[in-house]
Amino acid sequence: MSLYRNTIWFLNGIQQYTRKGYEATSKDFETKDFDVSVVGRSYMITGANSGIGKATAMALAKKGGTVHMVCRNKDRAEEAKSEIVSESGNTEVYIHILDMSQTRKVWEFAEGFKKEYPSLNVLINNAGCMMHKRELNAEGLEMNFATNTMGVYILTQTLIPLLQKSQDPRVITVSSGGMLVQKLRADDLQSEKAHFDGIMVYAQNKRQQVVLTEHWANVNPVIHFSAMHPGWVDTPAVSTAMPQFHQMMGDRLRSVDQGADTVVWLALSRAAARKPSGQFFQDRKPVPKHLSLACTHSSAEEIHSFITQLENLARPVQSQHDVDPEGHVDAATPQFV
Ligand SMILES: NC(=O)c1ccc[n+]([C@@H]2O[C@H](COP(=O)([O-])OP(=O)(O)OC[C@H]3O[C@@H](n4cnc5c(N)ncnc54)[C@H](O)[C@@H]3O)[C@@H](O)[C@H]2O)c1
Repeated sequence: MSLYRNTIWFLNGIQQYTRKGYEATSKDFETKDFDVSVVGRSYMITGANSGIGKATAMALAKKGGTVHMVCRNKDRAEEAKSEIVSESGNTEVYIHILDMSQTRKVWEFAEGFKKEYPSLNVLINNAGCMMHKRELNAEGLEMNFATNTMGVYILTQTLIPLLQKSQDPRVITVSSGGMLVQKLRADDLQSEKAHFDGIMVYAQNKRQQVVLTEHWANVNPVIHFSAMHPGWVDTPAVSTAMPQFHQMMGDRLRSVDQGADTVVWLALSRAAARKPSGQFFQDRKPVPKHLSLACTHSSAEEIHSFITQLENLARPVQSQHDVDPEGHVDAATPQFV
Protein backbone atom coordinates (compact mmCIF):
# COMPACT_ATOMS: atom_id res chain seq x y z
CA MET A 1 0.00 0.00 0.00
CA SER A 2 2.76 2.48 0.86
CA LEU A 3 4.41 1.92 -2.55
CA TYR A 4 1.06 2.63 -4.24
CA ARG A 5 0.51 5.79 -2.15
CA ASN A 6 4.06 7.08 -2.66
CA THR A 7 3.96 6.52 -6.42
CA ILE A 8 0.59 8.20 -6.97
CA TRP A 9 1.62 11.05 -4.69
CA PHE A 10 4.93 11.67 -6.50
CA LEU A 11 3.30 11.58 -9.95
CA ASN A 12 0.66 14.09 -8.77
CA GLY A 13 3.39 16.18 -7.18
CA ILE A 14 5.48 16.47 -10.35
CA GLN A 15 2.41 17.89 -12.09
CA GLN A 16 0.96 20.07 -9.36
CA TYR A 17 3.48 20.90 -6.62
CA THR A 18 6.23 22.34 -8.82
CA ARG A 19 6.80 25.87 -10.15
CA LYS A 20 5.06 24.83 -13.39
CA GLY A 21 2.07 23.56 -11.37
CA TYR A 22 1.84 26.96 -9.67
CA GLU A 23 2.15 28.85 -12.95
CA ALA A 24 -0.70 26.76 -14.43
CA THR A 25 -3.14 27.18 -11.51
CA SER A 26 -2.28 30.81 -10.76
CA LYS A 27 -3.67 31.85 -14.15
CA ASP A 28 -7.13 31.49 -12.57
CA PHE A 29 -6.33 33.49 -9.42
CA GLU A 30 -8.47 36.59 -8.78
CA THR A 31 -6.01 39.45 -8.29
CA LYS A 32 -8.74 41.47 -6.55
CA ASP A 33 -8.71 38.92 -3.69
CA PHE A 34 -5.61 40.71 -2.40
CA ASP A 35 -7.19 44.18 -2.70
CA VAL A 36 -7.77 44.48 1.03
CA SER A 37 -6.22 46.63 3.69
CA VAL A 38 -5.56 44.81 6.92
CA VAL A 39 -4.48 47.83 8.97
CA GLY A 40 -5.46 47.13 12.58
CA ARG A 41 -5.61 43.36 12.11
CA SER A 42 -2.96 41.26 13.86
CA TYR A 43 -1.17 38.18 12.55
CA MET A 44 0.98 35.72 14.47
CA ILE A 45 3.33 33.67 12.29
CA THR A 46 5.56 30.93 13.69
CA GLY A 47 8.89 30.35 11.94
CA ALA A 48 8.59 33.83 10.42
CA ASN A 49 12.30 34.48 9.89
CA SER A 50 12.78 32.14 6.93
CA GLY A 51 11.23 30.63 3.80
CA ILE A 52 7.43 30.55 3.52
CA GLY A 53 6.93 32.13 6.97
CA LYS A 54 9.11 35.14 6.14
CA ALA A 55 7.48 35.63 2.72
CA THR A 56 4.07 35.52 4.47
CA ALA A 57 5.18 38.03 7.13
CA MET A 58 6.49 40.35 4.41
CA ALA A 59 3.24 40.16 2.39
CA LEU A 60 1.06 40.83 5.44
CA ALA A 61 3.29 43.71 6.60
CA LYS A 62 3.02 45.25 3.13
CA LYS A 63 -0.78 45.12 3.48
CA GLY A 64 -0.55 47.09 6.73
CA GLY A 65 -1.16 44.29 9.22
CA THR A 66 0.42 44.06 12.67
CA VAL A 67 2.82 41.14 12.45
CA HIS A 68 3.95 39.01 15.40
CA MET A 69 6.97 36.96 14.32
CA VAL A 70 7.44 33.91 16.52
CA CYS A 71 11.01 32.73 16.00
CA ARG A 72 13.52 30.45 17.69
CA ASN A 73 16.71 32.39 17.00
CA LYS A 74 16.99 36.05 18.08
CA ASP A 75 19.68 37.15 15.60
CA ARG A 76 17.93 35.61 12.61
CA ALA A 77 14.63 37.05 13.78
CA GLU A 78 16.10 40.56 14.11
CA GLU A 79 17.65 40.33 10.66
CA ALA A 80 14.36 39.23 9.06
CA LYS A 81 12.43 41.90 10.95
CA SER A 82 14.74 44.68 9.71
CA GLU A 83 14.26 43.49 6.15
CA ILE A 84 10.47 43.33 6.54
CA VAL A 85 10.25 46.78 8.18
CA SER A 86 12.48 48.46 5.61
CA GLU A 87 10.84 46.83 2.57
CA SER A 88 7.23 47.22 3.76
CA GLY A 89 7.57 50.56 5.56
CA ASN A 90 5.43 49.02 8.32
CA THR A 91 6.82 49.36 11.85
CA GLU A 92 4.09 47.26 13.48
CA VAL A 93 6.31 44.18 13.41
CA TYR A 94 7.16 42.42 16.68
CA ILE A 95 9.47 39.55 17.56
CA HIS A 96 8.72 36.82 20.11
CA ILE A 97 11.45 34.29 20.81
CA LEU A 98 10.13 30.76 21.26
CA ASP A 99 11.28 27.23 20.54
CA MET A 100 8.15 25.44 19.34
CA SER A 101 9.57 22.06 20.35
CA GLN A 102 9.54 23.03 24.05
CA THR A 103 5.99 22.18 25.04
CA ARG A 104 5.85 24.01 28.35
CA LYS A 105 7.48 27.12 26.87
CA VAL A 106 4.86 27.19 24.11
CA TRP A 107 2.08 27.18 26.66
CA GLU A 108 3.79 29.87 28.79
CA PHE A 109 4.30 32.03 25.72
CA ALA A 110 0.66 31.73 24.62
CA GLU A 111 -0.62 32.49 28.13
CA GLY A 112 1.65 35.58 28.30
CA PHE A 113 0.51 36.74 24.86
CA LYS A 114 -3.15 36.50 25.90
CA LYS A 115 -2.43 38.73 28.92
CA GLU A 116 -0.45 41.30 26.93
CA TYR A 117 -2.54 41.69 23.78
CA PRO A 118 -6.28 42.42 23.57
CA SER A 119 -6.81 40.57 20.29
CA LEU A 120 -5.32 38.28 17.66
CA ASN A 121 -7.08 37.99 14.32
CA VAL A 122 -5.02 35.33 12.59
CA LEU A 123 -2.68 32.60 13.79
CA ILE A 124 -0.42 31.02 11.15
CA ASN A 125 1.16 27.76 12.30
CA ASN A 126 4.08 27.67 9.89
CA ALA A 127 7.17 26.51 11.83
CA GLY A 128 8.01 22.92 11.10
CA CYS A 129 10.89 20.47 11.17
CA MET A 130 12.01 17.11 9.82
CA MET A 131 14.53 15.42 12.09
CA HIS A 132 15.99 12.13 10.91
CA LYS A 133 17.16 10.92 14.31
CA ARG A 134 14.78 10.09 17.15
CA GLU A 135 15.39 12.65 19.90
CA LEU A 136 13.24 13.77 22.81
CA ASN A 137 12.37 17.19 24.18
CA ALA A 138 12.48 18.20 27.86
CA GLU A 139 9.05 16.63 28.38
CA GLY A 140 10.06 13.31 26.81
CA LEU A 141 8.21 13.87 23.52
CA GLU A 142 9.74 12.91 20.18
CA MET A 143 11.06 16.15 18.61
CA ASN A 144 9.22 16.10 15.27
CA PHE A 145 5.96 15.39 17.08
CA ALA A 146 6.77 18.01 19.74
CA THR A 147 7.38 20.73 17.12
CA ASN A 148 4.94 19.89 14.34
CA THR A 149 1.99 18.56 16.34
CA MET A 150 2.23 19.32 20.06
CA GLY A 151 3.56 22.86 19.54
CA VAL A 152 0.77 23.60 17.06
CA TYR A 153 -1.82 22.00 19.36
CA ILE A 154 -0.79 23.88 22.53
CA LEU A 155 -0.29 27.23 20.80
CA THR A 156 -3.62 27.10 18.97
CA GLN A 157 -5.62 25.62 21.83
CA THR A 158 -4.29 28.24 24.28
CA LEU A 159 -4.92 31.14 21.89
CA ILE A 160 -8.46 30.05 20.92
CA PRO A 161 -10.14 32.22 23.62
CA LEU A 162 -8.25 35.29 22.35
CA LEU A 163 -9.04 34.47 18.71
CA GLN A 164 -12.71 33.98 19.60
CA LYS A 165 -12.88 37.53 20.99
CA SER A 166 -11.34 38.98 17.82
CA GLN A 167 -12.92 40.07 14.55
CA ASP A 168 -12.99 37.51 11.66
CA PRO A 169 -10.58 35.10 13.40
CA ARG A 170 -8.65 32.55 11.36
CA VAL A 171 -6.13 29.78 12.00
CA ILE A 172 -4.00 28.55 9.11
CA THR A 173 -1.69 25.57 9.47
CA VAL A 174 1.04 25.00 6.91
CA SER A 175 0.81 21.25 6.55
CA SER A 176 2.14 19.33 3.53
CA GLY A 177 0.90 17.26 0.62
CA GLY A 178 3.28 14.65 2.05
CA MET A 179 0.56 13.86 4.60
CA LEU A 180 -1.41 12.17 1.80
CA VAL A 181 0.81 9.08 2.07
CA GLN A 182 -0.01 8.64 5.75
CA LYS A 183 -3.03 7.37 7.64
CA LEU A 184 -3.35 8.78 11.17
CA ARG A 185 -1.52 6.43 13.56
CA ALA A 186 -3.06 7.25 16.92
CA ASP A 187 -1.40 4.21 18.53
CA ASP A 188 2.21 5.43 18.08
CA LEU A 189 2.41 9.22 18.49
CA GLN A 190 5.99 9.00 19.77
CA SER A 191 7.20 6.85 16.81
CA GLU A 192 8.50 4.09 19.05
CA LYS A 193 7.02 1.02 17.42
CA ALA A 194 8.57 0.84 13.97
CA HIS A 195 11.90 1.71 12.32
CA PHE A 196 12.34 5.50 12.68
CA ASP A 197 12.05 7.18 9.27
CA GLY A 198 12.17 10.99 9.66
CA ILE A 199 10.40 11.65 6.35
CA MET A 200 7.48 9.40 7.28
CA VAL A 201 7.32 10.78 10.84
CA TYR A 202 7.12 14.28 9.36
CA ALA A 203 4.37 13.17 6.95
CA GLN A 204 2.50 11.58 9.88
CA ASN A 205 2.73 14.88 11.83
CA LYS A 206 1.40 16.74 8.79
CA ARG A 207 -1.54 14.28 8.64
CA GLN A 208 -2.09 14.97 12.36
CA GLN A 209 -2.27 18.73 11.59
CA VAL A 210 -4.98 18.10 8.99
CA VAL A 211 -6.97 15.93 11.41
CA LEU A 212 -6.59 18.63 14.10
CA THR A 213 -7.76 21.34 11.70
CA GLU A 214 -10.90 19.35 10.92
CA HIS A 215 -11.49 18.72 14.64
CA TRP A 216 -11.04 22.39 15.59
CA ALA A 217 -13.39 23.47 12.82
CA ASN A 218 -16.06 21.13 14.20
CA VAL A 219 -15.82 22.36 17.77
CA ASN A 220 -15.06 26.10 17.24
CA PRO A 221 -17.57 27.49 14.75
CA VAL A 222 -16.55 31.12 15.41
CA ILE A 223 -13.02 30.64 14.06
CA HIS A 224 -12.17 29.81 10.43
CA PHE A 225 -9.61 26.96 10.33
CA SER A 226 -7.69 25.74 7.33
CA ALA A 227 -4.66 23.60 6.56
CA MET A 228 -2.71 23.94 3.36
CA HIS A 229 0.08 22.59 1.16
CA PRO A 230 2.50 25.22 -0.20
CA GLY A 231 3.81 22.97 -2.99
CA TRP A 232 7.49 21.99 -3.26
CA VAL A 233 9.31 25.19 -2.35
CA ASP A 234 13.00 26.07 -2.44
CA THR A 235 13.67 26.75 1.26
CA PRO A 236 16.38 25.89 3.81
CA ALA A 237 14.09 23.17 5.22
CA VAL A 238 14.14 21.30 1.92
CA SER A 239 17.84 21.83 1.15
CA THR A 240 18.95 20.69 4.60
CA ALA A 241 16.43 17.96 5.48
CA MET A 242 16.05 16.52 1.92
CA PRO A 243 19.27 17.45 0.06
CA GLN A 244 18.88 14.77 -2.64
CA PHE A 245 15.30 15.81 -3.39
CA HIS A 246 16.39 19.46 -3.43
CA GLN A 247 19.16 18.70 -5.91
CA MET A 248 16.95 16.48 -8.08
CA MET A 249 14.17 19.08 -8.31
CA GLY A 250 16.50 22.07 -8.87
CA ASP A 251 14.68 24.98 -10.48
CA ARG A 252 11.43 23.01 -10.66
CA LEU A 253 10.95 24.01 -7.01
CA ARG A 254 8.62 26.94 -6.32
CA SER A 255 9.86 30.32 -5.09
CA VAL A 256 9.03 31.25 -1.49
CA ASP A 257 6.47 33.82 -2.70
CA GLN A 258 4.72 31.13 -4.75
CA GLY A 259 4.75 28.82 -1.71
CA ALA A 260 3.38 31.58 0.54
CA ASP A 261 0.63 32.68 -1.86
CA THR A 262 -2.11 30.41 -0.49
CA VAL A 263 -1.12 31.16 3.12
CA VAL A 264 -1.48 34.89 2.46
CA TRP A 265 -4.75 34.34 0.55
CA LEU A 266 -6.17 32.29 3.45
CA ALA A 267 -4.99 34.95 5.92
CA LEU A 268 -6.42 38.04 4.30
CA SER A 269 -8.92 37.46 1.50
CA ARG A 270 -12.67 37.65 1.95
CA ALA A 271 -13.01 34.81 -0.56
CA ALA A 272 -11.13 32.45 1.78
CA ALA A 273 -13.40 33.26 4.73
CA ARG A 274 -16.44 32.32 2.64
CA LYS A 275 -15.16 28.74 2.20
CA PRO A 276 -16.26 26.16 4.78
CA SER A 277 -13.94 25.84 7.79
CA GLY A 278 -11.71 22.78 8.26
CA GLN A 279 -10.55 22.20 4.69
CA PHE A 280 -7.15 21.43 3.11
CA PHE A 281 -6.00 23.95 0.46
CA GLN A 282 -3.58 23.95 -2.41
CA ASP A 283 -3.23 26.92 -4.75
CA ARG A 284 -6.24 28.76 -3.25
CA LYS A 285 -8.58 25.78 -3.72
CA PRO A 286 -9.82 23.14 -1.29
CA VAL A 287 -8.43 19.75 -2.36
CA PRO A 288 -9.12 16.20 -1.10
CA LYS A 289 -7.46 15.12 2.14
CA HIS A 290 -7.00 11.59 0.83
CA LEU A 291 -5.64 10.00 -2.35
CA SER A 292 -8.22 7.77 -3.97
CA LEU A 293 -8.03 4.09 -2.94
CA ALA A 294 -5.23 4.89 -0.48
CA CYS A 295 -7.16 3.74 2.63
CA THR A 296 -6.00 6.69 4.74
CA HIS A 297 -9.37 7.61 6.30
CA SER A 298 -9.56 7.39 10.09
CA SER A 299 -12.42 6.09 12.17
CA ALA A 300 -14.17 8.34 14.69
CA GLU A 301 -12.57 6.20 17.45
CA GLU A 302 -9.05 6.78 16.09
CA ILE A 303 -9.62 10.54 15.91
CA HIS A 304 -11.10 10.57 19.41
CA SER A 305 -8.10 8.62 20.73
CA PHE A 306 -5.67 11.06 19.04
CA ILE A 307 -7.38 14.16 20.45
CA THR A 308 -7.68 12.62 23.92
CA GLN A 309 -3.95 11.81 23.94
CA LEU A 310 -3.11 15.42 23.00
CA GLU A 311 -5.37 16.70 25.79
CA ASN A 312 -3.69 14.33 28.27
CA LEU A 313 -0.20 15.35 27.16
CA ALA A 314 -1.10 19.03 27.44
CA ARG A 315 -2.78 18.82 30.86
CA PRO A 316 0.35 18.64 33.08
CA VAL A 317 1.84 21.67 31.31
CA GLN A 318 -1.34 23.68 31.53
CA SER A 319 -2.05 22.87 35.15
CA GLN A 320 1.44 23.27 36.57
CA HIS A 321 1.09 26.99 37.09
CA ASP A 322 -2.58 26.99 38.00
CA VAL A 323 -3.19 29.42 40.81
CA ASP A 324 -5.75 28.52 43.45
CA PRO A 325 -8.22 31.12 44.78
CA GLU A 326 -5.77 32.05 47.56
CA GLY A 327 -3.00 32.72 45.09
CA HIS A 328 -0.92 29.56 45.69
CA VAL A 329 0.73 28.07 42.64
CA ASP A 330 -0.04 24.38 42.14
CA ALA A 331 3.39 22.72 42.20
CA ALA A 332 2.27 19.38 40.76
CA THR A 333 5.10 17.69 38.88
CA PRO A 334 4.25 17.36 35.20
CA GLN A 335 4.02 13.78 33.96
CA PHE A 336 4.66 13.02 30.33
CA VAL A 337 4.85 9.76 28.45
N1 LIG B 1 9.39 23.92 1.45
C1 LIG B 1 8.54 22.98 1.07
O1 LIG B 1 8.62 22.41 -0.03
C2 LIG B 1 7.41 22.60 1.99
C3 LIG B 1 6.48 21.65 1.54
C4 LIG B 1 5.43 21.31 2.37
C5 LIG B 1 5.32 21.90 3.62
N2 LIG B 1 6.26 22.79 4.04
C6 LIG B 1 6.10 23.37 5.39
O2 LIG B 1 6.29 24.76 5.32
C7 LIG B 1 6.61 25.25 6.62
C8 LIG B 1 7.72 26.28 6.50
O3 LIG B 1 8.90 25.65 6.07
P1 LIG B 1 9.86 26.24 4.95
O4 LIG B 1 9.85 25.28 3.82
O5 LIG B 1 9.55 27.66 4.70
O6 LIG B 1 11.29 26.06 5.63
P2 LIG B 1 12.26 27.08 6.41
O7 LIG B 1 13.37 26.24 6.91
O8 LIG B 1 12.60 28.23 5.54
O9 LIG B 1 11.34 27.58 7.58
C9 LIG B 1 11.00 26.80 8.69
C10 LIG B 1 10.85 27.75 9.85
O10 LIG B 1 10.42 27.00 10.99
C11 LIG B 1 11.24 27.39 12.07
N3 LIG B 1 11.31 26.34 13.08
C12 LIG B 1 11.66 25.05 12.92
N4 LIG B 1 11.65 24.43 14.12
C13 LIG B 1 11.31 25.37 15.04
C14 LIG B 1 11.16 25.36 16.44
N5 LIG B 1 11.38 24.27 17.16
N6 LIG B 1 10.77 26.51 17.04
C15 LIG B 1 10.55 27.63 16.34
N7 LIG B 1 10.70 27.70 15.02
C16 LIG B 1 11.08 26.58 14.37
C17 LIG B 1 12.61 27.66 11.45
O11 LIG B 1 13.44 28.40 12.31
C18 LIG B 1 12.19 28.41 10.21
O12 LIG B 1 11.95 29.78 10.52
C19 LIG B 1 6.98 24.03 7.44
O13 LIG B 1 5.92 23.71 8.31
C20 LIG B 1 7.15 22.94 6.40
O14 LIG B 1 6.86 21.67 6.92
C21 LIG B 1 7.30 23.16 3.25
